[in-house]
This record gives sequence, structure tokens and C-alpha cells, in this order.
Amino acid sequence: MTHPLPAVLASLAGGLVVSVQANDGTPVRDVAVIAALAESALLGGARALRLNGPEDVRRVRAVTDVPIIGLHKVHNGTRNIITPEVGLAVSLAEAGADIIAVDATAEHLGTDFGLLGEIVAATGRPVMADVSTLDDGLRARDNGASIVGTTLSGYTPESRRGEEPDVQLIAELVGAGIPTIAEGRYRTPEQVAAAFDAGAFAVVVGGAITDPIAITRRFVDVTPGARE
Ligand SMILES: CC(=O)N[C@H](C=O)[C@@H](O)[C@H](O)[C@H](O)COP(=O)(O)O
Repeated sequence: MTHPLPAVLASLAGGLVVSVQANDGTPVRDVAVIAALAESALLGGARALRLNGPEDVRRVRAVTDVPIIGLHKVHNGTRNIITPEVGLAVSLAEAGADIIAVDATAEHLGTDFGLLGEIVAATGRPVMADVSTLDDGLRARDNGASIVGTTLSGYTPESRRGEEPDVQLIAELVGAGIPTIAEGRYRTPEQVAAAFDAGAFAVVVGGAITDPIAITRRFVDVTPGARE
């Protein structure tokens, strides 16, 4: 793992990163809407953005200088794999991403995490390794990641399942000396505060801020009408 952190990552310390992504086929899946949500997040105080795909990265890069964590999701039939190829990472960097997020799970990569170093070499950008377990994080550290994210805990067979964010994984990774960004299922300010208490370097919040369908559904779910 790179010591000290690259400046663009160091600038995220203690901050909120907002992930602005939308599923295909939803009304929000429109590059202009993504850009509007991203600008709104910045007006609210977000320190950085996390964006899926070169089109969204390029569009948002045109309106802001804040750090952008770029990723490119590819569905493998079971789940989305995050930036599984060097070429996808290069396209994100060319579009303006400052940091590249990469799926760094044993489920996807087995024991060969060499892709992380290849992406660093090809893009000249630091890699945020999206992990699901402590073992994933240790391998990512040893293979060129600058920082890890708890992003994929709950989405691989090896990781803990739950509705709540995996705060325990933050503590495990930080305990191993690995700088860690908390990400995945953060819904409330209290959960974000708990992530920082556990030692998180920064916290990423996605759907709780940028997915109006999921936000609406959580309110509808407690209405009497929803139980009929
Ligand atoms: C598992 C996976 O593919 N996660 C993706 C990674 O970029 C996104 O779909 C999530 O929205 C993001 O991680 C933020 O998480 P949340 O939306 O729960 O705050």
C-alpha cells in the first residue's frame, strides 16, 4: 500500500463522499440528472463523488474539480463486478477520474490480485480496492491499492450478510493498518458517525442520498396501505 497516501486521497480525510449512480431503466439514469444530483451533493458539502462509467465521469468532470472516484460496473450474471478490466480503468482515467475503484474480492479475483497493480500502472491513478472481507483487504494492500473500501461486504459469499453497514469490517481493516473508506448501506447520519468512530478515513453514501426510488420505498413500507 502506498505511504503516504496520494494527495487526492489524503484530501478526503474525514469527509463525506457521495456516490451518484442509477440503475439502467430508471428515470434517474440520465447523464444530465446524474450531473444535477452530483452538483447538489457538492452544494450539500460532499468532499468527493463516486461515479459509474466514463460518460458520467466526463460530464461531471466538466463542472467540478473535486476528486472523482470512477468505476465501471459489469454484470457477470450474479452481481456487478467493479472495473474488471484494465481498459475500462483507462477509459475512466481519460474521462477525468482521479481514483479508480476496483473489485478486489477473492470471489472475483481468486488469489491473484495483480489486476490492481496493472491498473495503477496503466492509469497513473491510485486504486480504491472495493473489498468484502479482511482477507480481501490484506491482499489488496499487498497488490498496489492505496486505500480499501468496505463496499462489497454483504455482496460476496465470504462476507457478512446484513441490512446494516459492516462497521466491524472497518475496525478489522483499520486494526491491520489499512486506510479504509466505509461504503455500503449507510442510510443515516448516526451510521456515518459510527463508521468514523470505528476508524474510517472517509465514508461513501450512495442510495440514501441519490436513489429517490429506494428512499420513497422505505417510507411507503411503513404505511398501512403498503401492508394491504
Ligand atoms: C455492491 C455494489 O455494486 N455497490 C456499488 C458500488 O459502487 C453501488 O451500487 C452502491 O450504490 C455504492 O457502493 C454505495 O452504496 P449504497 O448505495 O448502499 O450507499
